[in-house]
Amino acid sequence: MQAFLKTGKISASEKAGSSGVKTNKKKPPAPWVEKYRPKTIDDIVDQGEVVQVLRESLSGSDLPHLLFYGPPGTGKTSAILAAARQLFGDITRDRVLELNASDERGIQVIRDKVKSFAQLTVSSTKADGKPCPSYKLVILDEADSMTNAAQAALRRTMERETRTTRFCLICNYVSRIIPPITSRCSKFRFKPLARENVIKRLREVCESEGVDVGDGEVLEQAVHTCDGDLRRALTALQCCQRLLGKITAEGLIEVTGLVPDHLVNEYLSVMNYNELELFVEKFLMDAYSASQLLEQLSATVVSSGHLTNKQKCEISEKLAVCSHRLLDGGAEVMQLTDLGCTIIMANNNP
Ligand SMILES: Nc1ncnc2c1ncn2[C@@H]1O[C@H](COP(=O)(O)OP(=O)(O)OP(=O)(O)O)[C@@H](O)[C@H]1O
Repeated sequence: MQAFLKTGKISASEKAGSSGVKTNKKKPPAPWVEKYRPKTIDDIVDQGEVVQVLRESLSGSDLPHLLFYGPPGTGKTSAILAAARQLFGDITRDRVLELNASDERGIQVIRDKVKSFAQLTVSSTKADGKPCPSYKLVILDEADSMTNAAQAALRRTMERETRTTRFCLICNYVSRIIPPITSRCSKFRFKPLARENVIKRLREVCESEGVDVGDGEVLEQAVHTCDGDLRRALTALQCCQRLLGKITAEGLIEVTGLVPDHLVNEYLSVMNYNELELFVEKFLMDAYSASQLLEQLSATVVSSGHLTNKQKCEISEKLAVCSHRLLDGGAEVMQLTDLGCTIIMANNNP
């Protein structure tokens, strides 16, 4: 470490341990999101429609080009990876090309890598003689970050190689995919997972890990923090367990950076400028995030039973402006104060 601080490089002896003797380092635990990634399509929670189509293609029907879209952590990547494993078994590596946003996916990659993979001819049996589909599968994760030119090149490759290759495009925002591609794919919208299904899955994972999560309050908190995103919930639980040694509702709030509900409500009920100033000062001193407060506030305002429609409109309008300014680098104190003034006026003039 000392040498690293001096030279910025890790020396060979440090890599092997300072005495040159092999160190017996414990492997870090696998992330739960990977360890519990569905192995088969039947392990996919919710998303009945797409599971049905994938099940049919496993039992022999042709697989269309697919476009999976929807919010993060709802099973899009897991579904196609599980289906690929079931379709191709131990030759999955040869039959599947998976590219995500961290790979270069400009027009050249589509022309070279995707096209040459698509043009490989393959047989319809596996090494053990068992039948398998005679096509290959190209998975393009985060397809909405591809340029329009790359998408246009992809469209031509899809057309030309459709006999030998199926494409599965995965994205969060379907509106960023060009129409000639969307019209060539069967589109499936992945919905945020139902609350009870998230709880059930989280409980299964915690039981397999031998982690106690008590009667339900903790898992309720995990669901509250994840908004239908199972990846986020699993990551939060594992972080909490590793950092704090146990999983508690307060621990989850801590590791996810959420603002406690009582602070959101306190901000929403400020009645005068002095209260507001004190709140903002303490809030920022305690190192909470202003953007996080605004995000949670938005949900609270929309679902509030005691604000009038007029109050909701006024607060929401200013909330949108302040969120945008924060994204543009506006000072947190200014934005929280500005929005707080609108809240004061709305609270005093219902
Ligand atoms: N429907 C689901 N059924 C079972 N597990 C799920 C489901 N959705 C998410 N998960 C869990 O969350 C992890 C992340 O899921 P996955 O990568 O499939 O999400 P995604 O929808 O592709 O997200 P992104 O849009 O961010 O790529 C998985 O490893 C799995 O543990």
